Amino acid sequence: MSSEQRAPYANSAAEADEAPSATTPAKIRTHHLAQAKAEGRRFSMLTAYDTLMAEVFDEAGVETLLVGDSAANNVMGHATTLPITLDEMIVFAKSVVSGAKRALVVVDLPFGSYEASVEQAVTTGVRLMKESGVHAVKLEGGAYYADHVRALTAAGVPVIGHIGFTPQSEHALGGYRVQGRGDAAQALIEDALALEAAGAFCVLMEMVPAAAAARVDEALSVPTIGIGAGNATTGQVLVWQDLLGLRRGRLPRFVKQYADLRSVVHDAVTAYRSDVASGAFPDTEHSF
Ligand SMILES: Nc1nc(=O)c2c([nH]1)NC[C@@H]1CN(c3ccc(C(=O)N[C@@H](CCC(=O)O)C(=O)O)cc3)CN21
Ligand SMILES: CC(C)C(=O)C(=O)O
Ligand SMILES: [Mg+2]
Repeated sequence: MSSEQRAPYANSAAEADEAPSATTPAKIRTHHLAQAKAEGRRFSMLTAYDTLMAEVFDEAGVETLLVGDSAANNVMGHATTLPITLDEMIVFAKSVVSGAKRALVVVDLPFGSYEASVEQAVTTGVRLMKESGVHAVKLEGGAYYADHVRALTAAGVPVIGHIGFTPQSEHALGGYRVQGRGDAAQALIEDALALEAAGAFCVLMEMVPAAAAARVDEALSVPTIGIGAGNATTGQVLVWQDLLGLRRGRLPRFVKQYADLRSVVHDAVTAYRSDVASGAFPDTEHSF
């Protein structure tokens, strides 16, 4: 059966527009994401790095928030995700947890904080949960990290496995490239199955052909999340500054821009500066 015929996820129009209500869970937990897949419903994930944006996304009904190591690029101004540290991730994670009432909050294990050993991964995962209050972690890698995932899960740290294009391995992969084309689709499926067998409650795929992602979703019992992975994954994720048009420059093909925050902010700040220069602000209404 082809992925086109399968149409595994079919939220009704009414369901798709539904805001969180009394009938939806007060707190999204990992089993609610499993339930979404079982019932053929899609869910959303969005990155968040601070309290107020986390509040807005949570109020809009976004089911899961990702404290991505993409904070390295989108908050700290680094060229890649590689330099961000565990201590820095904890600051962002705490901020997001403070703003999220309902959403499941997931944090990325940053580059260098889990690869060396199973022990290092558990120490890092436990520290993130203890110090920031996140509900789950995500790590980049497939079958090679199955033992890490098994140990984290056993320690009470729910894990999302991230496969396909894994930005922390940009230099090993030879740049920002689609993964899992042609024969490589089989390896992608095997990585996903190994992560699931090790206890991952979800598998995220970045920049893989839609047909390959559909095969992975079909092969797995656990839900999947896609970014540049087509429409047959259980959930979708985007970086919020991409979704809302805050970031300058050419956007990856997988981004759909839903707002133009950069010009909204630019125009507002320009008006403020002009009012300060002219003396129009502050007026008596804004003075004591
Ligand atoms: N703002 C932002 N958005 C992201 O999606 C993101 C980050 N930052 N930082 C960490 C990683 C890096 N990611 C990226 C960034 C750029 C492309 C990109 O330019 N892709 C091109 C080339 C694809 C190809 O040639 O195969 C594209 O057109 O999609 C992909 C993934 C995803 N993550
Ligand atoms: C792009 C998403 C999946 C991510 O890992 C991040 O934002 O760090
Ligand atoms: Mg990441």
